Amino acid sequence: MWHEYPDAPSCIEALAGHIVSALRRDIAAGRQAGLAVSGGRSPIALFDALSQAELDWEFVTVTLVDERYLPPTHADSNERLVRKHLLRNRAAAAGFLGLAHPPEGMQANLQRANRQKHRITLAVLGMGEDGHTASLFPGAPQLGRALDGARGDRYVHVSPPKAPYERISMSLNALMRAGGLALYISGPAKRRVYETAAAQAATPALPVSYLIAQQEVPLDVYWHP
Ligand SMILES: O=C(O)C(O)[C@@H](O)[C@H](O)[C@H](O)COP(=O)(O)O
Repeated sequence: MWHEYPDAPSCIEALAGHIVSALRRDIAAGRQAGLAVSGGRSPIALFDALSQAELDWEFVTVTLVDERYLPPTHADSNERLVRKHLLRNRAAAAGFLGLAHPPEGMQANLQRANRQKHRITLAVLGMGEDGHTASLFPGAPQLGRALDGARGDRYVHVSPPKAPYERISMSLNALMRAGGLALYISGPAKRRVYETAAAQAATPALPVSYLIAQQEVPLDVYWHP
């Protein structure tokens, strides 16, 4: 479903409400809730707002949709971003599972990440103007594997052809097993990319199209100019 707001604060308030409601439903059902979040610039204000939400955060496990293969202290680490903006205030009580632990090698990191079996209540995604979402980048050599619905791995290694850093990304299959997907985008350029992807069948040229075309898990798109 497409949700459109006139500005960032109203969009973030609505999206934060959506996220909190989903987590609350799982907690009320007696389950540990799982929130998977993305990095990049877009979610910073969302994380700041979410960190103050009234919720039984101790029943929430936060993890990452994707991560750059960097030490968690690096300025471009998604873990660093989440620790700095989300896991504070009320949300400091949440659990956290990171993905990248160099100097441990990529394969060891993947094995560790793939031991994660907990339920993902909601995955919060971003999108690039090249149509990537999570770290499912068009043209990446591992993209076919990452989009292969028959493969069970929750996380895969992705080498972006143009963006920096090796990545660990949730596979399409793992995203399809989440309770819900929320895509947060802004600006006319990303809207055009989204509309182009929505107007055609799923194509590896625009990986976000796989999320739009599928019917298995609800996709809520939050957009503001
Ligand atoms: O790079 C990451 O870590 C991501 O999770 C990625 O998928 C991100 O969500 C988009 O690239 C949008 O990034 P911006 O919000 O910076 O435009």
